[in-house]
Amino acid sequence: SKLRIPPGPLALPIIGHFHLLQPSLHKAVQKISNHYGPIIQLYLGSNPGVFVVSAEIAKEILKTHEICFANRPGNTVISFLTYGKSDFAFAPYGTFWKFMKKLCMSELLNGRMLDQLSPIRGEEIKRFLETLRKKGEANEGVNLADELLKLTNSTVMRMAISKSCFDSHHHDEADKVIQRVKESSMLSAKFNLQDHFWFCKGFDFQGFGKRMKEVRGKFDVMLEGIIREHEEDRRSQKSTANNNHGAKDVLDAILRISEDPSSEVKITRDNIKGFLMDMLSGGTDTTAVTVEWALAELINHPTAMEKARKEIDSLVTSSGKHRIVMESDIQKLPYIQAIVKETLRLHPPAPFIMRAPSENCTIAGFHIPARTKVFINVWAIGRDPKNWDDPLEFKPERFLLGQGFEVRGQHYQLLPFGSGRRGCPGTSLALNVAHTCLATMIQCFEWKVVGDGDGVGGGVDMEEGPSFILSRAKPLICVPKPRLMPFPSLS
Ligand code: HEM
Repeated sequence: SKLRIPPGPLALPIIGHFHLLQPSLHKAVQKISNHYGPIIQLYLGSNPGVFVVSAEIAKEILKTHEICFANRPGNTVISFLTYGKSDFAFAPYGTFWKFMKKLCMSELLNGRMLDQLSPIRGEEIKRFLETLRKKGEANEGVNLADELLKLTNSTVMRMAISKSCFDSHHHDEADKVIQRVKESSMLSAKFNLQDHFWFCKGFDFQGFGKRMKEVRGKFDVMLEGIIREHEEDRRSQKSTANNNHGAKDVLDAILRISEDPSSEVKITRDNIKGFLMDMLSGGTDTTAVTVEWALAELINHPTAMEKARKEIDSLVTSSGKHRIVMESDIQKLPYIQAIVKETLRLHPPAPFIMRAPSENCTIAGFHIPARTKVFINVWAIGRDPKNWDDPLEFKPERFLLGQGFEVRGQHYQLLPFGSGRRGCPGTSLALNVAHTCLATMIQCFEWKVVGDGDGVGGGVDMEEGPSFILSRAKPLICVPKPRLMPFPSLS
């Protein structure tokens, strides 16, 4: 009773603070913390959760107490869908997780693998631009949420399992992947009584058990099929290369390791399926919504759009050719990089970093018991006036002048990809795709919003949707008017 617990408003019996946390958790937590301070405790039904809204306290958790906070809390649905946390993203911090992390950094998502698979990303972007061009020439609106998701899905699928949404042989399968990923992320984000009220434990009042089994069952059949195909390919030596340095895709690389009797950790079938699920669900809509928010901001800030276009045009024409901007150009496009950072500051696709301490600890002078769910509100930290001048303004220039923050977890004011050993292993892939995709969209098209925008002053409405990943409330629908004449051949 002498231990200090983080402050918070009075909790109601049974529901705790649920009534204060609607409709948007990250906004509600920011509002409550304005009153109670940067670390607060709120009851999600019967269970306490600790919410952090300060860069300093985020640093204390993610750096000073990094090992203690190296676990991630889950829920009933996540545990079931990840084969009992057999995946990588929810695996407990231990031998398997460390092995997979090493594998990601040295093989699966490292610079060499990204370079090797860069032609795939180039092809997918060209295909995406071609779709936009056709729509633009027919003066038709494009639903960018859908098209960007197809692009990122296809890119990750081709890198992970060599299948594409647009490939006629795999079209059905790719559609199924998109569908399965949508179903599982919707189910994970749903409010499950069993997770929040002790007296509901063991009772499936909402029918989640049945839906979980259906979703995982369908995912399982699909992943089994893909893995078996790859295994057969490997056996019949069809695979382009079966050695350390030439796996045809991420699944091929991971199968090789799982078949290696000298491997220090035995990778099971469930581990492989879990990892594929992590890639397909963690690496697709996050990147797609980043590009959609960035374009929406640029449409509302025409001066920034013009500046970005000039930067790209002068780089491309300096090479003496009329060509589409490429991944290898991004290093020389600081303003494009600043736009993506500013977008991730204001619209982080994952508004919370979720961790749980493995033992009792003290954070900011408050006692946090082992296994408490701790939520770092990245969205609120990115808008905190203590960290940022004009925090609600979209100003990419802030990253060119003085405030030169990076997004890879070394600056706690800006944590879109988390930080430390549990930070996002897909950061480089996500940034490659987001930068290149956005730059080509700016370079190749003028953007006309369908219905002239319905936000304040006729601009694009910037309201957020209610989902797990911070997407837009309404998809961005625009007519892309080709601006490069003649439009470069994309065949
Ligand atoms: C804009 C795009 C993306 C954003 C904003 C994002 C954000 C995040 C965040 C905030 C975390 C938690 C970090 C932490 O706890 O410190 C995370 C973890 C993770 N992300 Fe990403 N991510 C993106 C793209 C990707 C991609 C492209 C992949 C792979 C294809 C990926 C795979 C993962 C995995 C496997 C984890 C779990 C890592 C672990 O638990 O050790 N993400 N991501």
